Amino acid sequence: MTLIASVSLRRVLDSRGNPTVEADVLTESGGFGRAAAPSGASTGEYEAIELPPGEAIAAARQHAVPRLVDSVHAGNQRDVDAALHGADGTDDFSEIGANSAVAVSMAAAKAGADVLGAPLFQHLGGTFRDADRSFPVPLGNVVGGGEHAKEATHIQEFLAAPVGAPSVSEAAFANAAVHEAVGDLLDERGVPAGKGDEGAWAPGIDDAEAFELVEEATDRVADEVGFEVRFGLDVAASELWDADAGVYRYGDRERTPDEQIDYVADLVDEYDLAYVEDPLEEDDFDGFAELTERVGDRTLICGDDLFVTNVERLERGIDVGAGNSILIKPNQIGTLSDAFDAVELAQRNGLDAVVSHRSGETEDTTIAHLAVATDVPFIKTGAVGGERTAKLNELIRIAEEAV
Ligand SMILES: C=C(OP(=O)(O)O)C(=O)O
Ligand SMILES: [Mg+2]
Repeated sequence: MTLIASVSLRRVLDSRGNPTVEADVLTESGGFGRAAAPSGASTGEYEAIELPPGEAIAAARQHAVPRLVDSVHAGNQRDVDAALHGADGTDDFSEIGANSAVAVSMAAAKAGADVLGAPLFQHLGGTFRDADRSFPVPLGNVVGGGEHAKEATHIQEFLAAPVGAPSVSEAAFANAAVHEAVGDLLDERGVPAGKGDEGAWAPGIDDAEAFELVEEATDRVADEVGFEVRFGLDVAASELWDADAGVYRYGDRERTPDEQIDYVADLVDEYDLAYVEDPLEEDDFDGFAELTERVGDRTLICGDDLFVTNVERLERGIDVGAGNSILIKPNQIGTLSDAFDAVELAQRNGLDAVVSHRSGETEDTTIAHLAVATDVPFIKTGAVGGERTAKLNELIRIAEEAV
């Protein structure tokens, strides 16, 4: 019933106004799935290759579509993703593009779910998934800079983390309230601020002031809602790293790798950070291990550019104790099967997986279902902005069984 009858691909707009790949998968029984690839700005060096969308679409039409149509069942995700790998023939999707691959992979999953009449999270995660009992806590970007907003903070993301929220809905609204509170505090101080690529405020303030603001905003909202609201960071340290000089550059301020570890460890304790992503550059497995040894008992040290959702890099990290958490971005690796493998390897080894959006997004909601299907503790998907709230609203619907 889920035999793939057609796959079509097109260029659509992402949230930055750039073109991205959208795929439609139709099965012989009329099951339908549509999905679009997101796109990063602070991309890791070891990510699967995103091709210009026109090229990716042409290559997928030539190599992947003929292998899928009338041959592969959308309901068998491993077969779909094996066909995509077979059509590509490289180990980084540089032939058909990880953007085409991930769009087809996700669209096929949705078509498979459609035929079964099951919500996508249940098709992917099994019938015992219950989003009401354990839901992923959304991490909401409330202040940001780095590659997502020039002339703002050096640290890329300050993320509200409503860890005590009793429901995903209350968590999502708490993040929106923190975002609003930060806006009010900036206003009171007469600091003008536009928004970065993920909807976070992007004021021209230094990182120290951003810590102070976000702490005040999360405390204020925690008092209002009556549950614990902490915060976390995506340092995106590879973007600050000057490999020639061997230092992290925060504007005029430099930090050696040892100073960077001390700095982040102090931040964890001073602000009781719930989560720290990419505190060190993407090749520093040993630095990640040292920081994890120091503060990993009280916060998540998460590898994004370090692991790029790749099981080989994750295995290397597990061997040396680099991080206690992995960020999962399906387009970093190209298929849902590969993303699942990374989650499962992490969970088998006691690491937490955190599912994530990209800075360039669409209204696609697959990651909300992926987060519930894999039972992860956190999903990083912004606080405000239509392409961000699309995922949050889908999580609210999933919790209510209204998808
Ligand atoms: C979401 C992120 O940004 P981008 O999509 O630009 O890599 C990130 O670095 O975690
Ligand atoms: Mg990151």
